[in-house]
Amino acid sequence: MTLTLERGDLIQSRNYIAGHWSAAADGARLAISNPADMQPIAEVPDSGANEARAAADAAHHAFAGWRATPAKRRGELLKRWHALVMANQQDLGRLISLEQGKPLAEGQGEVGYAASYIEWFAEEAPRIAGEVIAPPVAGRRMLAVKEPVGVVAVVTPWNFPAAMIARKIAPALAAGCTVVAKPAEDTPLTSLALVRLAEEAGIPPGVINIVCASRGRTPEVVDAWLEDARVRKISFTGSTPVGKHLARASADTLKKLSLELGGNAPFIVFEDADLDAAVEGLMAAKFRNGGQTCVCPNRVYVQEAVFDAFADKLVARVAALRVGPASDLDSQIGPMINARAVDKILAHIDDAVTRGAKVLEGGERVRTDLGPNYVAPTLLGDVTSDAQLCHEETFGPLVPLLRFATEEDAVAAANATPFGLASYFYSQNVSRIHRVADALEAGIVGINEGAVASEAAPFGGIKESGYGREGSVHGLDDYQHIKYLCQGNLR
Ligand SMILES: NC(=O)C1=CN([C@@H]2O[C@H](COP(=O)(O)OP(=O)(O)OC[C@H]3O[C@@H](n4cnc5c(N)ncnc54)[C@H](OP(=O)(O)O)[C@@H]3O)[C@@H](O)[C@H]2O)C=CC1
Ligand SMILES: O=C(O)CCCC(=O)O
Repeated sequence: MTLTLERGDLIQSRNYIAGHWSAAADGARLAISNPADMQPIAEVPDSGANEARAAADAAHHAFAGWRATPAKRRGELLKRWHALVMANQQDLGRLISLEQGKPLAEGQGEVGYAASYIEWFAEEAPRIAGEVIAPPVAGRRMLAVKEPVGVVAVVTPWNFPAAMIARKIAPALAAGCTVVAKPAEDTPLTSLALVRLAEEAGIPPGVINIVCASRGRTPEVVDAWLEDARVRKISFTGSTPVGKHLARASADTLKKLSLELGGNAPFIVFEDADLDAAVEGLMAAKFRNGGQTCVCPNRVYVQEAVFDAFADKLVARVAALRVGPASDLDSQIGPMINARAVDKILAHIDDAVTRGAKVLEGGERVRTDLGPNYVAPTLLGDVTSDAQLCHEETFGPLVPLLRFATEEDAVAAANATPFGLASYFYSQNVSRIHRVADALEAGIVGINEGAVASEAAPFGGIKESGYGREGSVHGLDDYQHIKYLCQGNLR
């Protein structure tokens, strides 16, 4: 599939720094491939510390003006950006599918999802407000005001190339911060297209800067920002090891951090659940983006009495999933992002089977005629809790079923992980619903619901899934600090 869009200027092959589209100073280039067939579709700069520093300079210089721009005006510019993103939904959806591999309908859905964050924060900007505090002593006026933290470094993953960058840049800009951003090596094109539309919306030069880099040079770019005291915050989505590295490395300049890291979501089906609804919820939650989503169920616990009935219903649904390239309108599961991802999924299947799991559906690569990155949607029965997939995110179309006996057993198993991003359970017993929702150690709990994401909701984890919340009325907090003003001698 070749890279052609209605609007050719949405295919950008340069960094965007200080309002200019520029190559890497040393001319280095990075080829971007379509994961469906690994054919190159475009090139972007392979940048290093020089470009990172230039981006930080630009963001630093733009900060005073952007911060002083009335919040209402910042909101208006974000609204224009939102309108342009939606007006170009087809092109952006196609770009996402081409570089990331999700089916076209999902790619376009992601554009709407990304835009919903831009719109949400456009509307939050004019509502930024502080507090007037009742003074405990006479003759004082005490205020708490909100200020933008300053330059924010945004580092995003490949799995939602539009949504991840939008839900970090939009709140940063709404709060009055300026941004330096580095998209994932595999998916920079969507970010560049979004920034092209931000430029067209009238967001001033230097307010958003974007620097592309290969996996090999990414640390050089991000280290330059980590060492730069003018960069006051890092907003990161990605793996837990990289998140921990960023937390350690930003200690010297004590940057504020938002870390949205890996998950290992449990999905619990109790014997009092509506089994058909649970199957629907699991299909929606698990197979979004081919299972490459940090809130995807990673371990499915089913109570003994309904295990076989649930597994039978699921086999038919998993078997019916259509695997194919994003360009094929029939596809429901596209290619995985790269060979590393495929190897990890197959290794998790092999490991579980070696420990006694049964393959109920799938279990291997498919469509090798098309390319190397297709994995069959897979259902494993009787998985044991020592399997590798119970302890780390698979990030692929693999559903492992585990049996449990009691509610206590299910909750204990669900919480037996250092991660705590999303969790899900299905039950029709109101008392159990409250008990289990309280007991699950996760930032997000889906109760009789598999599709939990929304711009209106606080998204984020606990434990080693990170900290900070994206979206919702809390989404600006991470990009602001509170300044206390104390005026004395009032007469
Ligand atoms: N929470 C989530 O939403 C996500 C979780 N994951 C989990 O992480 C696993 C690995 O995925 P992967 O894409 O490799 O995730 P990474 O954490 O490696 O990548 C996420 C982002 O961090 C960048 N990065 C990588 N290494 C460094 C570094 N040393 N310093 C600064 N930035 C860095 C990447 O750049 P570059 O692409 O150039 O390497 C990318 O932009 C997945 O299988 C999944 O389990 C992955 C993606 C999203
Ligand atoms: O997987 C992720 O990186 C988080 C995005 C998913 C969502 O917003 O639901």
